Amino acid sequence: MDDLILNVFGDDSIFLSCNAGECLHYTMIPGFEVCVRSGENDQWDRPLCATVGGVDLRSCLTYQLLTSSQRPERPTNWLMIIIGLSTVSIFLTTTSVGVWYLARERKTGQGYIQIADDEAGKLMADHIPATLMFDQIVYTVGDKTILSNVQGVVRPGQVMAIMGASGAGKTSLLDILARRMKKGEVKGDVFVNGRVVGDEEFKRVVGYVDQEDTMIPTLTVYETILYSALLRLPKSMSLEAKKYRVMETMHELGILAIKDSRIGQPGSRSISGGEKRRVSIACELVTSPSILFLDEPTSGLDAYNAYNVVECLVTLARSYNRTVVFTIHQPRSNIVALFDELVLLAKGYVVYSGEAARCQTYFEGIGHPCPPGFNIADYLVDLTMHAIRPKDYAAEFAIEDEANELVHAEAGESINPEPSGESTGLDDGTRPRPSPIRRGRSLRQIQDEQLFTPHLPQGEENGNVEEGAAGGEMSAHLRMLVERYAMSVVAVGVKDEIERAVASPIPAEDDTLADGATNGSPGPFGSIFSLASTKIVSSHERPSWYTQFAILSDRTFKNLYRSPMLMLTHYATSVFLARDCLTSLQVFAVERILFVRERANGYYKPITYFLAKVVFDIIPLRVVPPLMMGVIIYHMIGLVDGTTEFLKFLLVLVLFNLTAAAVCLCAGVVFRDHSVAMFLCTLVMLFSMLFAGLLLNKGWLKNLSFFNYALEALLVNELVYLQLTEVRYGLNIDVSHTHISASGFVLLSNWSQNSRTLSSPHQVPGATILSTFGFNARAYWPDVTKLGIMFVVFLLFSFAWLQIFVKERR
Ligand SMILES: Nc1ncnc2c1ncn2[C@@H]1O[C@H](COP(=O)(O)OP(=O)(O)OP(=O)(O)O)[C@@H](O)[C@H]1O
Repeated sequence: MDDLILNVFGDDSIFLSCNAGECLHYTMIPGFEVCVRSGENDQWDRPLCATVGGVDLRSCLTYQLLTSSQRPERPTNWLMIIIGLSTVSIFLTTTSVGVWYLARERKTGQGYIQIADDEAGKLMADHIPATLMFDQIVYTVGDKTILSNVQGVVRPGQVMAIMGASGAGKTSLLDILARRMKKGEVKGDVFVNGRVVGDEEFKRVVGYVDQEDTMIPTLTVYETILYSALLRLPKSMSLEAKKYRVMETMHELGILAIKDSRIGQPGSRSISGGEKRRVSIACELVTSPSILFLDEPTSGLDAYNAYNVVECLVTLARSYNRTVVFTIHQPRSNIVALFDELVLLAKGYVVYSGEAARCQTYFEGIGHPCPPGFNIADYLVDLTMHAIRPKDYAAEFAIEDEANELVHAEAGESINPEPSGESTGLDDGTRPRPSPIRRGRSLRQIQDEQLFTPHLPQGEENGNVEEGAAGGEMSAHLRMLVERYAMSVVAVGVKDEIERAVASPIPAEDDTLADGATNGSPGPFGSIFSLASTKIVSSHERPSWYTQFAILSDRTFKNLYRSPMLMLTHYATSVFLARDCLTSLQVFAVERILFVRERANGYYKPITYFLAKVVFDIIPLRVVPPLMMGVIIYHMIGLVDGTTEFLKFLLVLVLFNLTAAAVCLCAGVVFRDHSVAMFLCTLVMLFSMLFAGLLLNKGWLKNLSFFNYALEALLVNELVYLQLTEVRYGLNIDVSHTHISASGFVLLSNWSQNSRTLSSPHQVPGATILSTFGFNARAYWPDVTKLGIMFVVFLLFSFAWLQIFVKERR
């Protein structure tokens, strides 16, 4: 039958949907009577239409068609409107109260946390101390050598400081030791307790604190550390014990007083930069890692707090036999006194690596005594700076400071930078002769020369630039420092220690060793290896992925309801225009760095993070608002009065919003640069709108527009059973459901003009109207399916990208 209709009308949108013999247009059924005028008021009476067998005649049943001078009565759907508004009001009120209740400031009780005796110190004591050794570390990016043959050893109970000027390679070395993914090529050996340890195992027992603090601004200090603890502390540990550990860590770092303060965003003040730094450290410290790496833990802190932080790290190392490695710029002398091991880098070369206590003697031995009154750290870093400078840096100073010199000369001042009566031993003819440049020498230049000019062997001129061992440029002074260190007893001792550790067979794990491991302190060479057991490092089983999902969901949800403005923006905008789904870009973009860091630190698997984001971020923001909008407006507009149509309408709205959100999420995941992602999303939305069917409804491009699918599904839902009746020649059209959209009405009028030659009154099925405008009356479910597929595809693509590409690469 459908084929016949198609042949007759040439329009596949006109079809029959029937199960028996009822599929005839009711005007064709015997007994059909054309509606006749009744009475003087020019009214059409349509009682008969209702009785015609089985055909969907709702359109006829619901009203009486009026003359062109009178509009048909609006159906009274006030009841539905009131129900809709009440439902939404109740929902909003309940949600607001719930949000207020959850988001209200609550003090974390100082309260007494009771935990089992055996849990109290278990975490801190139950670990295998780790000796970290590294040798011949070379790091190159392209043809640039960033680290050359770096070596060092740090034992349990010790702290190692990596020092050097800016750009010396401190962070690069720390990253390599902590096994962060690097862009360049890394060579060399890193051993833990004399063994090579796999990445997975290694990452379970180390902590890494980045230079920048990346935290969720809406959480409190306590919550931030607690989430870190919950995600990473052993599964076997009780919740109470984890909370106890959080309080303990905050106490250790002196941040207990601010535990209920929000982290806050830059610009809206909450906790200070120094406090933030300590919270970042606490997030790692709370897991009590065997080896803790920290990149510039004191940056941004005042001297007092910097000391506190380092002291806390030293206490952790010494009291709990942990290994701590950190980079530091130019620490104060009281901080330097706390170091056990020191690695001093200059332009990626090792100038010193060994016991911190021996470094002063060592540098004195090679002709660089730290002048009295100088902080050794300042002196050593300045020394490396001068060692890497090319020959003519003095000329720059001369020009720069000439005016300064003249002032001194005119005042008759003598420039004598020598510290209090101490001879630096540099007035022995090695000073440059007076020259035009010398005339311009400043106080700074003279002081630099006296403090840092080395005693070079004959024939090696200070400042010559030569090829370094690793192929990079290296001044003679730096080469001297590097070679002297390489030949020194300190360097040989370190190398020896590493070789012996690697060569020594590791003893079997037994009680004695376990005791020794727990209580052991750094001993003479060889004794450290007795700390190793058959198990290289102890690692605990982390919470299951389901637990991680629950924790992350809780965190995501908390972040959501703690940002009322974020919610409001989403709700206010997403209900009206899909273009405003661009707000979904924020869902991941703002947390990208946090995700990358947490992933690198082994907080969770990407799948758990992604699921938590989708379930507790995308869905509340993309499902609830369109549902609310639909419930309110559906009956207000007066769309088809039927439960099925109403539900189908809501389904399209929700799917449309989800698809738009998935597109934006995908762009946010793929593009690191927020503005690029925003630009791309805007283009996609504009393209989709253009081919939505409002302006253009032709060609294959409309198949790429999810707006088109949504519009078509909505139109079909509304119009497919519509019957139009032209009551007289002219422009008037009465529509059985008179409340179609304005744009629809205008277009229908055009159709009416074209068909005015037909006999009146003339019935036109909705399918014809739809097909006239390029829509398919049978496309509702295909459209809904396509929207669903697009949503799933974009979601899967986002996840795949997140899993494969969104990784730390430094
Ligand atoms: N991925 C990379 N690509 C190119 N150059 C790099 C890369 N990583 C580091 N470098 C270069 O290596 C050198 C050492 O960088 P690194 O960040 O390790 O120095 P740093 O001592 O930590 O400096 P700062 O104290 O300023 O943080 C710098 O010159 C830097 O530009």
